[in-house]
Amino acid sequence: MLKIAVPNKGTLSESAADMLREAGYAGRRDPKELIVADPRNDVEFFYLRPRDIATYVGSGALDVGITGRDLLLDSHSTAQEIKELDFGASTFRFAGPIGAFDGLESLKGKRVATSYTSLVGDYLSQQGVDVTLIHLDGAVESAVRLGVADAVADVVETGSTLRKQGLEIFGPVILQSNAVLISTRLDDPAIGTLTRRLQGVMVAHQYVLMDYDLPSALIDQASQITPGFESPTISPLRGSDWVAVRVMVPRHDTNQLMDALYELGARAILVSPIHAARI
Ligand SMILES: Nc1ncnc2c1ncn2[C@@H]1O[C@H](COP(=O)(O)OP(=O)(O)OP(=O)(O)O)[C@@H](O)[C@H]1O
Ligand SMILES: O=P(O)(O)OC[C@H]1O[C@H](OP(=O)(O)OP(=O)(O)O)[C@H](O)[C@@H]1O
Ligand SMILES: [Mg+2]
Repeated sequence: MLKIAVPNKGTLSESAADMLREAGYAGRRDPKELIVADPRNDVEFFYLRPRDIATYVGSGALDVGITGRDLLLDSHSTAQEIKELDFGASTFRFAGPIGAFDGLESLKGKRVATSYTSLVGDYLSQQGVDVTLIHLDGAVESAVRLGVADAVADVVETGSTLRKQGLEIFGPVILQSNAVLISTRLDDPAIGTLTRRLQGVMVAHQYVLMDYDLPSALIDQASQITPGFESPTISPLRGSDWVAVRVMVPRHDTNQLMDALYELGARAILVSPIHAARI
């Protein structure tokens, strides 16, 4: 039975649970549950703090897990990223009082507060910048105002937490993070099945099915507008020189594509969601 680590709390937990449910797995009924068995899919879920997931997976106690790339790198775990997932996007940045810092060099000898001491320490030593790191558990943006640090390094999503504390971003992007699937057992077939299911959910999020009718003389032009994943499925329409086309298109482009197809001469253009996919 495949043992899967899932975030029990925090920013990643709800999206991870939604994604696994869409992929056909059992979830928690009570947010206090720590272990959920899913015998139908031959898996068992362990609800853990996202920061601890890389440690459990790296040690081999659990087979695979969902966590953040930043947390994986901070943990120094031997687990590896096997798939980027489509949630939990953030950047990891330095910030300081407005106008106080100008690039990495200006950090030399300063105190930098962070909850990700290894990640930030590794990055700064690669860049040859020596600082004093101050480890804090969270709310690190308050460390400057309270005089515990000169600058911070933290997760930034919208930037509103920084702004409220009178801080601004400076220096290069330390890391682009995302939720990721991690494991040490890269060729386990059961992990392959899980990965394909999650990939299928992401395809269902990103693509829709488009059907339209078209004079057959326009197939080549229409195929340039909607080339599809591999190529469009084209079926004859009985008793006419029109064809029916079925093709996957990126959800984000749906309306522009419908406009372009209509202008070309397509009619009866229909869009429907994809509930699941195995590509
Ligand atoms: N706005 C955000 N705030 C915090 N973490 C975020 C955000 N967006 C994405 N993440 C990602 O979520 C992970 C952090 O999750 P974690 O549960 O440790 O912290 P949290 O969501 O801030 O919860 P907590 O309240 O326990 O601090 C990291 O991988 C981080 O990159
Ligand atoms: O750029 P923003 O959209 O403002 O989001 C980023 C902030 O959100 C998180 O804080 P959280 O509320 O999780 O508190 P924490 O620092 O105690 O973890 C993160 O640590 C940043 O502080
Ligand atoms: Mg947090």
